[in-house]
Amino acid sequence: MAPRELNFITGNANKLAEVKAILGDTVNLKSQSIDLVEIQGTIEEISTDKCRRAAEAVGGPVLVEDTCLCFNAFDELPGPKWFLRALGPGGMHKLLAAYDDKSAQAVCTFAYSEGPGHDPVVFQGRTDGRIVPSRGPTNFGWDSAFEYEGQTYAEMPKAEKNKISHRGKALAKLTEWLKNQV
Ligand SMILES: O=P(O)(O)OP(=O)(O)OP(=O)(O)OC[C@H]1O[C@@H](n2cnc3c(O)ncnc32)[C@H](O)[C@@H]1O
Ligand SMILES: [Mg+2]
Repeated sequence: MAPRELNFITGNANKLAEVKAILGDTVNLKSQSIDLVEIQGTIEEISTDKCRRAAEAVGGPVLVEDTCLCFNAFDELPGPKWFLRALGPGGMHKLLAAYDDKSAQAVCTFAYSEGPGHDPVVFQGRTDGRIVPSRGPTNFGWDSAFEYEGQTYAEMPKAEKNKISHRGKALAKLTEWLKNQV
């Protein structure tokens, strides 16, 4: 059964704004900010565990999302998060100074669960780019350090980022899935 509304559990206002802009009025989107424990593990394990915890906390259907930035020179590290936050967008390029390969992938993984005890369904989007010295506004994570076809995410108008972003691609899969639910 297609859910009548999606309850997106996130503490990140920038993510929420993008999800709202991308989904528009195709879906009735609600949101709650709940501080969830996030495990270490593969990208999929982190998202599905986060989704189970959110479903337990809310006692109903939930949508969660986890985003990772993976440096190809480091075989997908640093991946999920604390490390990048501490480094800041300006520090990322310096970290790769010793490597010729500055390519990276932004990975966004949504997980939806019908409620406690229900297995999460996962929707993932990946966008290839490059780590560059910070350019553009620095108000959203590593947007100013991730370059896609000559522009950093931070330099792009929001609508342009949303069209090609890891989040946009993941939400396109979620929308397709919703359409196919009876
Ligand atoms: O409450 P949740 O949804 O977990 O929000 P969060 O801020 O903790 O987000 P994550 O756990 O997914 O951690 C991802 C980190 O990457 C950053 N990030 C997420 N999406 C991004 C994007 O599209 N562009 C740049 N940085 C992003 C974000 O600011 C976080 O510091
Ligand atoms: Mg988080």
